[in-house]
Amino acid sequence: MQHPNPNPSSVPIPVTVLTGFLGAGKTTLLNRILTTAHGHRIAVIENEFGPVNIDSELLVQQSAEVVEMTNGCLCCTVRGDLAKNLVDLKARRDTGELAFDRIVIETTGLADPGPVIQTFFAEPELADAYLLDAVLTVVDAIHAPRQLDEHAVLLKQIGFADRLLVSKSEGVAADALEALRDRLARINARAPIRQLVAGELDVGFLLDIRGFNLNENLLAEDAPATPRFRMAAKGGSRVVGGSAHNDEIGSLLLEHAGDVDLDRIGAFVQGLLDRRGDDLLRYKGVLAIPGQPNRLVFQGVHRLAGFDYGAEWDDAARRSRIVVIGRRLPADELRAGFAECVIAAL
Ligand SMILES: Nc1nc2c(ncn2[C@@H]2O[C@H](COP(=O)(O)OP(=O)(O)OP(=O)(O)O)[C@@H](O)[C@H]2O)c(=O)[nH]1
Repeated sequence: MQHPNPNPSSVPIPVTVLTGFLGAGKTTLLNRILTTAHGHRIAVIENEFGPVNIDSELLVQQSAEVVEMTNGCLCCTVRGDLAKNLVDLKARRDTGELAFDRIVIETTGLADPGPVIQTFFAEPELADAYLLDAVLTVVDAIHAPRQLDEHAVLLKQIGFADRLLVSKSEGVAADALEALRDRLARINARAPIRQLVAGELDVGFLLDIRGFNLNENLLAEDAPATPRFRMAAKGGSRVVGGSAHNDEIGSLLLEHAGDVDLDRIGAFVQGLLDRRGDDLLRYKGVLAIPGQPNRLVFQGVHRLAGFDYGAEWDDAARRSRIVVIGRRLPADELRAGFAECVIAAL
């Protein structure tokens, strides 16, 4: 017998996007999530190239529902289908046909997570029904160093991430692992990095992250304490720390120990979105505005940005910080533009 959900529409359903390059270990991780006793009822959307969805056959059938999306990649041809599937899942949940309280979408290894993320903000029906919780990116410790050099989409998968999960690290030498962690932190200074260890799963690290909410945590709580940002020198770019890699996606922190002018920073951010929106993966700012006791928080993906006033500064030292993760960031230009917005201490 089907029991209608007592309050079907009021609470948005959290959605996790699980991404990572081909063979990184996405399905392996998803299976572990599905078989761990955490009390969450999870519906799964599986996307795979080709007419037959092998991944869904590899999945343990522990979830409320597995929706297979084949013959195309979520980030391009079947994006409309994703929206339809999400609307359909919600309707079936509302009637009591399905019982689940969150969704995990496993993308193909070749998917750019950007369009998948944008779907949740661009479709009004989805924006009300669903809450995009986080992007989890699995990184293959053995193959990632080479894949990063050869496949730009992996850089995007890392750049969009709220969590970076390193698989297959058992057989990798400690110094190689450290080099990979350094490289990941330069590409995405926001996301904490953890190794996946067989038999261990910290569900609290993976679910209910609220990576897309407007809150004052500029860097995820256990992101590297001193994020290593990629710096660009005049006439080109270079990586501080002597790394041989010059990945085209990197992170930049703009920081001022005080307030910024609201009009100027608004124009600065708008100009950045207008000119470089396609190259911006994720960005987030927490700003102190003169005369305003609350933090101004904004964040976005490409050109989709939201802002709001958050918690009060109270006794905390007022400061203004913006983290940008993007492709070929013109660091000097951005620093100069930001510098024009700051209000010098008296
Ligand atoms: N040694 C080791 N092998 C792993 C680990 N995680 C996954 N694998 C293996 O890597 C292979 C690929 O894992 P999958 O989970 O299918 O990877 P995927 O990212 O879902 O792959 P695609 O859907 O094809 O892109 C399988 O043989 C897994 O058993 C790990 O942490 N250590």
